[in-house]
Amino acid sequence: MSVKSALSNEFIVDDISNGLEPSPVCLVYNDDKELEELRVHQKPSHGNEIVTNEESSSYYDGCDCADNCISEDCGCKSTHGYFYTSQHSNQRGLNLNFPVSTSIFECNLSCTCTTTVCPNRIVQHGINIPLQVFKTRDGRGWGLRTLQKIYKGMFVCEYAGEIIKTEEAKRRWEEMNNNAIARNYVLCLKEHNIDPIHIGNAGRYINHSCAPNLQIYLVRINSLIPVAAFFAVRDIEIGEELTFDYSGADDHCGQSGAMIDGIEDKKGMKKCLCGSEICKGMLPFDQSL
Ligand SMILES: C[S@@+](CC[C@H](N)C(=O)[O-])C[C@H]1O[C@@H](n2cnc3c(N)ncnc32)[C@H](O)[C@@H]1O
Repeated sequence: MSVKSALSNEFIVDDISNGLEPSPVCLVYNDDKELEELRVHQKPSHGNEIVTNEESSSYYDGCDCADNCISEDCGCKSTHGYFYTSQHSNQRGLNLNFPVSTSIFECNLSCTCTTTVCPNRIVQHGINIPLQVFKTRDGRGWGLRTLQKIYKGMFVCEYAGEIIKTEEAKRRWEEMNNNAIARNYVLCLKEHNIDPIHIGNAGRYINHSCAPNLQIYLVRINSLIPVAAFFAVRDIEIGEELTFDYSGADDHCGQSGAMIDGIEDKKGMKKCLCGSEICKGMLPFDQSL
């Protein structure tokens, strides 16, 4: 349900995730035409983005910690790495003091620890920060901003969508280029591609910036297919737009994720409107497609 703001001409929808996330994702818009563009079947950030949402077992071995993984002896952490630390106000986040050269492994369904207490579980709990989808005024379409200060290392949301093969990604990209709006949503990872055009979460509204505040890391939980998770690479102020680099540059996850953006009117690359001082001028484009 949407309500008209008392302070402006905008309408507000409280939660476009329909309660699928622990924290609501609200939307501000100006008219019904804008709203119509946004009709996407929502996926929870903490569900995996493959055919089934719920896993009943894990592909990975688990730990048998009796202390809910507080100690460094946790089997998951000692096997795969110590990725998360306590950060601002004791919140858990990614330790960005060390480069992450592999996927991040969280505790999973094979572990004996308690899901709600274990400190090695962050991404699987979903969006915990109030986010807002809004219409940019500079031609970049919709964007996503934060309604709470985000500290460096904090998890923001997943890039959730349909998992598609490269052939299908190519087909959809061709189709997208014949479309009047021509916005691309396919994220290419080494192992698979994610397309949130029909089914997705808030991650699909994150625009590109040549000086981004988020970075994608691959996180393995229960499924063989890793989750593409956004973590803050610097502190982000209330109301600031969330962005990532579509080229996958500076990706510490060892398996870079790139968007297959590009070709405007089939003549050239798409102009980048990020407005940063180090803007490269054009949106990144995955040449392999
Ligand atoms: C994943 S979508 C992001 C959400 C999109 N803005 C929307 O309205 O749904 C990617 C598309 O957003 C637009 N976009 C994102 N970042 C941009 C930028 N820096 N400059 C110009 N267009 C951008 C492009 O149309 C791109 O194909």
